[in-house]
Amino acid sequence: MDLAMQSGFGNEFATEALPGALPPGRNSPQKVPYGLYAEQFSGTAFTVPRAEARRSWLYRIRPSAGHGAFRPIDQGLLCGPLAPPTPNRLRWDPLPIPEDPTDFVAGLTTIGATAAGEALSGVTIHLYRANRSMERVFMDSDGELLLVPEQGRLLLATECGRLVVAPGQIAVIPVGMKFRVELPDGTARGYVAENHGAALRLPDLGPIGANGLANPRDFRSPVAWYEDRDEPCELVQKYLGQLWATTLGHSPLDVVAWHGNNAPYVYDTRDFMAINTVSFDHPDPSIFTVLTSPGAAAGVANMDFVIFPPRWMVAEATFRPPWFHRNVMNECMGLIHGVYDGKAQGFAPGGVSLHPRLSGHGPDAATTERAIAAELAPHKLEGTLAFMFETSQVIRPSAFAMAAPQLQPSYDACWDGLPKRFTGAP
Ligand SMILES: O=C(O)Cc1cc(O)ccc1O
Ligand SMILES: [Fe+2]
Repeated sequence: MDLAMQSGFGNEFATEALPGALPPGRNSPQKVPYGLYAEQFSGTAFTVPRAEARRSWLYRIRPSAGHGAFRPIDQGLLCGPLAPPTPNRLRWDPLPIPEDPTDFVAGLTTIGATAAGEALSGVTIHLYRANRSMERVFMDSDGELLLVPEQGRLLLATECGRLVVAPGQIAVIPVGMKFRVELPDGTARGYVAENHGAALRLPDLGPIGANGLANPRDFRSPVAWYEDRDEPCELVQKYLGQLWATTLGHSPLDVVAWHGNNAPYVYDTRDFMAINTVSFDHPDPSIFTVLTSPGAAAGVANMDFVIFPPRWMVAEATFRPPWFHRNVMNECMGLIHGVYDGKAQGFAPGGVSLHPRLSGHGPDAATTERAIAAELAPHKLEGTLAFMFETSQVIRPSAFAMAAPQLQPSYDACWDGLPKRFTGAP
């Protein structure tokens, strides 16, 4: 599916599906072309510093205000109770795609969160697994959504237009944007980071310079697209951890033109310019940051999205896998395909691991043995893509995740069998 797109991260885009639908010169003219309504859609408070500000002006067939009361609806495995915090390292096998008819919203399964749903801080981590396209429309008033597909493409029909996101790519949907998820491949599975903090943005590059890592021009946002459907449409809203729904008499995906910088986008991780050592030692994984949601303290992210893409490993006289470490941040990892270079066994595509703050972790025993014995020729890691959501706040697993049969009972054992190597001699 080749959809027209606009390129650039955080641009002030301007796009119209009908010629002349964008009002020239002002945001809210007395009469909008084509009899449309103007609506401002904010992603930040009106008064934040200009560099932080996100808002778009939507020119739509009907204003969003026209709807009846929302009523609570069943929310399946979304934002159920959290289990007590645990200092343990945890890992799950992939959860199956359900057999019962399940759309994207119905299949959302919360794995963990930094706070209960109504607290609206930090990050909530979900898996999605679906086998039918949505007929309803969803909006998440609780957070920006970072979608990381593992199986199957998603066609995201949003208020700003349509995007396709495939495994190996990611998509970000602004907080509160209405969208419908269709499944061009019939089924889909993947990961979601629901970011309750500051909107994701590109990290500063510091001494790397003006280019590298994820380059702004490789982010793509949709062009305006709309549907003019006067028929009942259920609008589902996630609000403080609860699902609510109301029935509209029309499709809310009726934005004929829009301008602004509060828009969804996709990014292909193959466009990531990975930087790594060309001498020795293994750099901190922050070198692979694609997007970051800054926290209150400088350099301490509410959430980072980090990838481990295919790359050359050339470090000399170096233990090449991720070193053993105890990180003050919290790490949630997933795998899109292939084998992660830190784990020879047990970390499957679609699986999840949680390494809480200061928990000792690193390569499993098999990977460690192999790395110590390896001949250090240049070696290309290929056919693999892992990622990490790294958060400053502790991720509490959900009660569902702690009870799921996919929770590996003996994850700790992957570090068993590391022999005592100490001999007392240098
Ligand atoms: O724990 C992990 O596997 C993720 C990770 C990878 C890496 O290369 C360095 C540090 C780190 O936390
Ligand atoms: Fe780690």
